[in-house]
Amino acid sequence: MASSTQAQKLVYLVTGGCGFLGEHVVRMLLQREPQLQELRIFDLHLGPWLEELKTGPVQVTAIQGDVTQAHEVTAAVAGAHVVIHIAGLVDVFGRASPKTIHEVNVQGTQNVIEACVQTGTQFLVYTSSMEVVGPNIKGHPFYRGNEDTPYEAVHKHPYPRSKALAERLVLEANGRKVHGGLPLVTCALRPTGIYGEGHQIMKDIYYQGLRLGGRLFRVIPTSVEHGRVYVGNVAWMHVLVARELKQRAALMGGQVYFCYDKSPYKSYMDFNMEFLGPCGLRLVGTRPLLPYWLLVLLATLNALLQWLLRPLLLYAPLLNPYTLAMANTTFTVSTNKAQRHFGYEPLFSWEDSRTRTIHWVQALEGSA
Ligand SMILES: NC(=O)C1=CN([C@@H]2O[C@H](COP(=O)(O)OP(=O)(O)OC[C@H]3O[C@@H](n4cnc5c(N)ncnc54)[C@H](O)[C@@H]3O)[C@@H](O)[C@H]2O)C=CC1
Ligand SMILES: CC(C)CCC[C@@H](C)[C@H]1CC[C@H]2[C@@H]3[C@H](O)CC4=CC(=O)CC[C@]4(C)[C@H]3CC[C@]12C
Repeated sequence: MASSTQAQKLVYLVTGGCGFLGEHVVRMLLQREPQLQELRIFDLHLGPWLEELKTGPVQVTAIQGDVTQAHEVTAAVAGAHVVIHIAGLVDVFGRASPKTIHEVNVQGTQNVIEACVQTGTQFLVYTSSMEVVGPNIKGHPFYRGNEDTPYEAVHKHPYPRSKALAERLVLEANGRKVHGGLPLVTCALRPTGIYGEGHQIMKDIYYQGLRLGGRLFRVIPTSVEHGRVYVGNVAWMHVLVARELKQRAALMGGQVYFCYDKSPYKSYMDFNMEFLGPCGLRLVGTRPLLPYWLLVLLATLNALLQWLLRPLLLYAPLLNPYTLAMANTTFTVSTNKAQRHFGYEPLFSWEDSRTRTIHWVQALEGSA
């Protein structure tokens, strides 16, 4: 394997490159990484849009594969200079079993690390999540905190638990000798709630609003702040980290960075209304229309129904005890660590991010 610091033309591998964030990272790399020679996109489900990318100057290689299968991962990683590991099972609704979530998010990440070590790939960027920190189930607020803010992280839910375990594996692997004797350099990015073109939950909430006659109902107070970041800026941060990791290994290796931009601090629903409002939806109520105890009861009922119905069908509504705790607990970040360590500045202003997201919602099928 050629030393990546000397190589001018690099091979990148993006796992999960066909998902919501992955597609933005793939497109961003093609637009803004001049050192790119080959881009490998590894995903369980390959998107048809990949075809259009194959006509450009960079060699684009689509690999259908499963991160839980070590041999498939090793074959994809072999010869790559940089791996951006985004693939993951994002499930806070109880669609997948805790075992499957663990296999994909933890074992899959371990497979990626071992593949780097075995094949001599030196640089690994991992997409972690703010959820490795919180919110915790005790509802403690994390108010505009940074990477060093103390917080009691308690992981009971399979998704954040798996992300925290995987992140630890990645950080602990920093400095391991890869094939050829060079040290592995790793770091983890922790996005808050990502929004933007392609965001499935935003789409679901939009259609739900249309079904309810253009209305959504306030259930969470405006005072609760939920951290959000635009997908284009998260993608840009991945591109920069992957590039700078080679030049600043001593500083960045083994580090975690929250993903942030200038998106305003708002409650989950008030923030969504920044896009859904201009698309014709209205959020009814200046204060929550239901008392919190009733929401807790409904969320618990949903969890019970999910369990009872599981042998017959999958019942996975948005509201469950975990998502309620997420939406009802202040968790926002305020940091400049990425700026200090590798010169990150958001590529998209809040106005741009908002406009792009609104245009995407407006273009959805059946849009008002
Ligand atoms: N959506 C969000 O708000 C946030 C997401 N993240 C993290 O960002 C990453 C990407 O998330 P999204 O793009 O939102 O999710 P997504 O579900 O849209 O994308 C995940 C991709 O991984 C692929 N994948 C799943 N299992 C796989 C397997 N066994 N082998 C190979 N590929 C597999 C999927 O096919 C999909 O294309 C995840 O690791 C997630 O934990 C972190 C913070 C916030
Ligand atoms: C009806 C409820 C009261 C409101 C439901 C909203 C929830 C579906 C969402 C509230 C917070 C979201 C999560 C948060 O943005 C952080 C996340 C980070 C990740 O790594 C994955 C996605 C998510 C868990 C995100 C999922 C939807 C919410 C729980």
